[in-house]
Amino acid sequence: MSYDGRIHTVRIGEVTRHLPLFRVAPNVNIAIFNMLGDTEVVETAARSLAARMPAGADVLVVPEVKAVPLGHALSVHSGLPYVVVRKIKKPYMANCLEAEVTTITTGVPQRLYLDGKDLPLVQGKRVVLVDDVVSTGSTLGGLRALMEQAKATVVAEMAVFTEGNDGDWPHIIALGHLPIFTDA
Ligand SMILES: O=P(O)(O)OC[C@H]1O[C@H](OP(=O)(O)OP(=O)(O)O)[C@H](O)[C@@H]1O
Ligand SMILES: Nc1ncnc2[nH]cnc12
Repeated sequence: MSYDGRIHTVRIGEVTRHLPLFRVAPNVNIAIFNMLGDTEVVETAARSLAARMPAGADVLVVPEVKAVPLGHALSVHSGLPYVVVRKIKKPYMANCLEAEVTTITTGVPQRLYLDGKDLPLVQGKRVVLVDDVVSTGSTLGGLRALMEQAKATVVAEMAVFTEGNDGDWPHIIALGHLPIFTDA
């Protein structure tokens, strides 16, 4: 992956950010949205998504790592607990549920792990899947596979941005859309 020299400007509520375009494959460039350390964006996005939270949800499920602060802030604003699905199985994690994903930014298969200690939080519950960006949908698919294994019901899927063809993700509760760019 390499910076291609261009930027794409987005607005999240009242906040403006200039996203750098990175080439992820020949003639495929994406505007990298990285909320880590950006309290203003995390808070604005979380407030807007909390306002659109479906009634009756029990728990939020978020993949590591860039979406973790959003999961935390959304938990505060919605009053719902949240579970972080990990991408590395640490020695302190046991009885994990697992699924494989290949995201547009990483391009190689990775595994998602739901720690056994978090299973009671989602088992038989009504869950909301939360991510920062939904692009190929691989991560979302992996989260859904974990929820199926956990016998949880996915009642909504939320993201700050969808990405790719506008209209590919009509059911996702999102605050905006990122195009995919061709080479300069
Ligand atoms: O729809 P997809 O193609 O699956 O892409 C979406 C995922 O890609 C990014 O994660 P990334 O792989 O960059 O991992 P990171 O957050 O750990 O950096 C992003 O945070 C989403 O979780
Ligand atoms: N535009 C983007 N920025 C950050 N992570 C992403 N994952 C998929 N698309 C992304």
